[in-house]
Amino acid sequence: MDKNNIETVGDNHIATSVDTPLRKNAFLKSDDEKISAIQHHFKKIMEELGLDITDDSLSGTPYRVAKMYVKELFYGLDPKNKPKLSVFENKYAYNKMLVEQNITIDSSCEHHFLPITGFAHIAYVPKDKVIGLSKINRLVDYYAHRPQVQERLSLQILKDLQNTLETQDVIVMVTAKHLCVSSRGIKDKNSFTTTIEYGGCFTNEQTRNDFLKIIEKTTV
Ligand SMILES: Nc1nc2c(ncn2[C@@H]2O[C@H](COP(=O)(O)OP(=O)(O)OP(=O)(O)O)[C@@H](O)[C@H]2O)c(=O)[nH]1
Ligand SMILES: [Zn+2]
Repeated sequence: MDKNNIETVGDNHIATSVDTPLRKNAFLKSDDEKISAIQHHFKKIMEELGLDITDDSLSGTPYRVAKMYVKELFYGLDPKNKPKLSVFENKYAYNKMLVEQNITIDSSCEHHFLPITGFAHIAYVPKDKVIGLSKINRLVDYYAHRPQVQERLSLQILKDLQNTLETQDVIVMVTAKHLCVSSRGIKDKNSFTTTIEYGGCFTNEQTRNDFLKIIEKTTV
């Protein structure tokens, strides 16, 4: 691919759909088969960099990295790893805002494969269904563990919660630092990125402001 094509791909990321771009055959191989293939390729990368792979500190790295990619950093690519989201009938008829804040974000930037770290703050107004609190954190963790851009991460969490909770009244705010901005390239250590996606009642400015006021309080 020449430089122009790379730049076209780079510029396109803002317009990508809510779905992570996946190959049709993405899940034909088992995890172990993927680990074995990635191990082989990563060994080649290390050798191209000039590293002596027979050194006892380096010899296990290709397998370690391959396992980390498939089982840890990118486990959220595979739908079989999606957490079961227990939803309950809203028996208490709670119909105000429920806020789950300071949810840890550990993700990876899909342009550089470097960490994105920060927090998600999520609120919804229940209709007929309520969700187990921890399931919101688990859902964030699942979508974060893919190569991501922050915009898509926010949208994937929003859309899933709207479907699961059968309401549009959901807001997702993500505040995160991108190592590709802080530790390479421009190397800006201080900047961070905020994305907000919402629907339903959160299109109302006052409702959105109520949410923002609550999340200003960062401790309990
Ligand atoms: N919109 C968006 N951009 C991101 C995200 N993560 C990384 N990027 C940006 O993706 C862009 C990729 O641009 P390129 O010019 O192709 O890559 P690059 O040459 O490494 O760019 P520099 O980081 O400016 O050195 C960079 O500006 C990154 O900061 C994200 O979550 N959302
Ligand atoms: Zn990046």
